[in-house]
Amino acid sequence: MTRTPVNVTVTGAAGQIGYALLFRIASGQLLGADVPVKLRLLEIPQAVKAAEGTAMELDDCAFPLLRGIDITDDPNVAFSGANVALLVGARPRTKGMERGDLLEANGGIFKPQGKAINDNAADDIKVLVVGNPANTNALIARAAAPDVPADRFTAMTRLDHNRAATQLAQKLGAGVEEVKKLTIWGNHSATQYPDIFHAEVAGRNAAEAVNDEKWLAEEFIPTVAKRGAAIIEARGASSAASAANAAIDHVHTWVNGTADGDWTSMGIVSDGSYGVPEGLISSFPVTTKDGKYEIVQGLDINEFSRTRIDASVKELTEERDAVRSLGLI
Ligand SMILES: NC(=O)c1ccc[n+]([C@@H]2O[C@H](COP(=O)([O-])OP(=O)(O)OC[C@H]3O[C@@H](n4cnc5c(N)ncnc54)[C@H](O)[C@@H]3O)[C@@H](O)[C@H]2O)c1
Ligand SMILES: O=C(O)C[C@H](O)C(=O)O
Repeated sequence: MTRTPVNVTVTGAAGQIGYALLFRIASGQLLGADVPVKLRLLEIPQAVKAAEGTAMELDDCAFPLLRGIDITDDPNVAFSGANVALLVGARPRTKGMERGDLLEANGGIFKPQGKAINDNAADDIKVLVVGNPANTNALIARAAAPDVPADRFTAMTRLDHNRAATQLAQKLGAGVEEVKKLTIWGNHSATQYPDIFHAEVAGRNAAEAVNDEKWLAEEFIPTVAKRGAAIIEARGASSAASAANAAIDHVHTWVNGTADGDWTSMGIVSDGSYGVPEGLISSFPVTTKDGKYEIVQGLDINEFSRTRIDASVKELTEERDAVRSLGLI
């Protein structure tokens, strides 16, 4: 194998998502079974030792595609020459913390990381923000990277997309692979809107196949939108393996393309489509090809969907205004 390795930077590498993610990247599941990778792990100083332990385990797997691991607490080093950056490390909300405090604390992480990406990453850098609040953290990082094309900054709603696919498949007694054209709109938060009106299950329109607006409004949407909280309640910790899996799916689809007749959901910088204000990082239906994505255009948005998309976009607008007033963008 003579291919030049792809530099993949992972922040928060010693955390629980990091632990579920790194082995899959190193085994070729992120980019492809023929793509060698070099890992750059960014952690805070107190967690560098733990990241070193994970690196020892990565070495012990003898992955043929893994061509090196660097560990650092310096964002400029971590993003030097990065082709793919997975921004996982974030400040969780702790007791007594107001929303503004959370946004400010994360601004202190994502602003310098955005600048470090701007100054050091490779020209083809692709960024996925996983750390919450993911859409607004991506907005902050993007604003700090004016030399990087805006479409390289994305936020993860693929976990929500995957959750919706399973809920829908289970309702209709179908396989998840038979579910196509689902959309997550808006924010990765409880206001997100999982939309089945354009989805297909085994070739049939999903909303028609379900034919149960009560289930849609009172079960499906809340189950998907509040799944993160339900997992925290059950596990005592937020989703990790499924989040890592979604990060793998997001980047793999971005790089390798969506299947014909299907699309995926990604948090991306809005171009104003579907009435989402330009510049907000909001989830849309997208197709991907040759490492680029495009918003699926021309979908009919009914009243039921419009109200819910608008509510999530309103929340994103409020988060944007809050980080703007904190001077973070
Ligand atoms: N978008 C999604 O679908 C989704 C899903 C699940 C979790 N998440 C979010 O992902 C984030 C990580 O979750 P986790 O379970 O791995 O958390 P975790 O607390 O186990 O790990 C976070 C890691 O980030 C590190 N970190 C903190 N600040 C950092 C910085 N400035 N630079 C580098 N590393 C830093 C911490 O030291 C820690 O090791 C959380 O914000 C969580 O809410 C998002
Ligand atoms: O970490 C969280 O708050 C939940 C997480 O974003 C999830 O959707 O599982």
